[in-house]
Amino acid sequence: MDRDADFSEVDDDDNHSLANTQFDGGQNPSILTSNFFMDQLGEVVLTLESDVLSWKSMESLPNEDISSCLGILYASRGDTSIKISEVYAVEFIDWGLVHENRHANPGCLSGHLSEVCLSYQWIWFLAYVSFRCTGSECMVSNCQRVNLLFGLRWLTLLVMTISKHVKCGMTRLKTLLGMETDRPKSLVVFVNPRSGKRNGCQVWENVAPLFTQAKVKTKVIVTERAGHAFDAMTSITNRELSSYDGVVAVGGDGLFNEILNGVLLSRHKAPYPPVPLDHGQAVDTHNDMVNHGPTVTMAEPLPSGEDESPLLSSSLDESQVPNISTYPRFFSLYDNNDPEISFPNEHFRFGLIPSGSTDAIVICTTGARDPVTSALQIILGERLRLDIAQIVRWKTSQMSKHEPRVRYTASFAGYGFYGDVITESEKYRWMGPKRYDYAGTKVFFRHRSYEAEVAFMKVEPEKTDAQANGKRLKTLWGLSKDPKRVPCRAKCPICNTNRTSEPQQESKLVRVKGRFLSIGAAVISCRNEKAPDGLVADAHLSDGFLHLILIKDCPRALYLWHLTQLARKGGSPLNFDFVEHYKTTAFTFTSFGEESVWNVDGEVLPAHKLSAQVFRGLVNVFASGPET
Ligand SMILES: Nc1ncnc2c1ncn2[C@@H]1O[C@H](COP(=O)(O)OP(=O)(O)OP(=O)(O)O)[C@@H](O)[C@H]1O
Repeated sequence: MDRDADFSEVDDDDNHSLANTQFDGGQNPSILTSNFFMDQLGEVVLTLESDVLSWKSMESLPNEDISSCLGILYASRGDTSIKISEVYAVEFIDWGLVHENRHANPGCLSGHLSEVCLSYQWIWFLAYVSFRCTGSECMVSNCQRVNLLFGLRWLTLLVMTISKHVKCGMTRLKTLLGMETDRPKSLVVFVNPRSGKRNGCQVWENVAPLFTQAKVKTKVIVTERAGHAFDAMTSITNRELSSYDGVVAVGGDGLFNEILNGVLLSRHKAPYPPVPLDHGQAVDTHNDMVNHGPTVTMAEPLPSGEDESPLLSSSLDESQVPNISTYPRFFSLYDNNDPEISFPNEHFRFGLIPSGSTDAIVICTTGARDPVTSALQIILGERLRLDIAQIVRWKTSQMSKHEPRVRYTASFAGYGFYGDVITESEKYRWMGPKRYDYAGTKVFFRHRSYEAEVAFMKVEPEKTDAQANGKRLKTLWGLSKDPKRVPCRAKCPICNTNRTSEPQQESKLVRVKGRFLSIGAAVISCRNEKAPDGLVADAHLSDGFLHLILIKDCPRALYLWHLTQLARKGGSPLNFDFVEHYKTTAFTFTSFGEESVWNVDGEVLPAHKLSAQVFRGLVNVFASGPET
């Protein structure tokens, strides 16, 4: 699209009456140049170009960096330009007579409102800008909002003309914003009122005005029960789904994964991961584990009456069909002419505004646990690919039949300690996020281990210098020096590597059998407040690998040491002799015991036999990656 051509409609006659305001008809990259008053700076020459709005101060000002005026406006005096891509909304506020006090704080527009000395006409507009924070406090807030107030002062006679031109300039700015084609225009938003501290609705109310300002349409659904968002996403027609640019969860990791499953279960077609072998069965080492699942077979509906999580079936049975009258537009079921939507899908994106108990996904993808940061990254149309693991539960218990049930996860699945903590914590939901601490302590003191077998294709890590030189230091307790970590970050080179053009990484089949305190499979690092570096500090958002963490039975004190390392920034939780860490693309699991419970993203999943595989960059999310 020819950007300049869009500005040719500027009224030339009106230009003549403006001494300082110029609009370019298309030759010059400058679209608007004019003398404005900027809050906190005073008179500036403001220039709007196709990608930048910049200003140059005409006055010398005291040397303060950040300033505010009546608590509503903030501008950094050090900044002299903003990228159009960072402006998320522009608003023409008003024009009218404002009285100026010569003695008021120079440049403070709000100061002019209070005292009467000289009368001028003012026209003012706000540019809402998102700034990225690159400091170390990114866990708190990553994007910050800055409202830049610009005013144009003129004598009364000319005000109508100037007003028109300012509006015209704003229209241009809005047109430029409209050209940011990756920005969403229409979203479905699920709000979980029961997530985290039960403040999901409050969180949404706080950020909803940003979407309104940015003219992003939202269809908001406040969930009424567990499984509501899953049902909605499963039964929405593809036609309707494709009318949205994405779906946003206001809640925690559980709600995000519920939505993910609702979207993917019927729309992602892929062979299953390999079936776990029966005890004593030899492993066929010639088989490629990922590519030898059954051909495309989606899980069958649950037998009626079976008490299961709604997320575990990939198709709905009668009892799961929602009440159509409750959600008239959303549930247009059984449309034979429905177009197909498949994944990976470049258009459709997922978003997450945090209000959960853990919020690991949002911390890993936006670098912050901050609703405003997430909202701004969604509005600005940030884009990031995310690996997704497909988990197939083949058998619930030793005695049950083979009945594959599929579930997707963007973050983590864990067995043993993790399964026990989630099972225990469900009894104490009323405690809110504190239930995990309480349940974790109880389970820690039980110190149970479980006999199981895990088989996987081990991808050999690239050797670090320390390993190559055989200098891996070990302490008396089996603690070894951590090899160099390369954490995931915004524009991560590891995630953006095209592996097909690279030499194949060495891989070999490994079987590990024994007693485990826990088995974890992390898709992403899972950073959270309890584990600031995550479960696996160097896991990446879209490198196509799962990280398997096998914690073998060990004395309770050593396990406690491992847990304290997890809780410490810069800790080394993986460097113990009883901890094995492998990078893989798929694994199988078989329990040897009676009870066997997995925790998949905070959901209890009883599984005697289970397998998993990862799909590289299967979905896109509205996020820019962590600024580490
Ligand atoms: N109205 C509701 N009442 C009860 N449960 C709900 C409701 N809406 C959603 N849920 C369920 O609550 C579960 C947990 O929600 P969510 O992930 O938002 O919060 P959380 O568990 O506190 O946070 P995190 O997953 O980050 O630890 C979801 O799996 C979802 O199915």
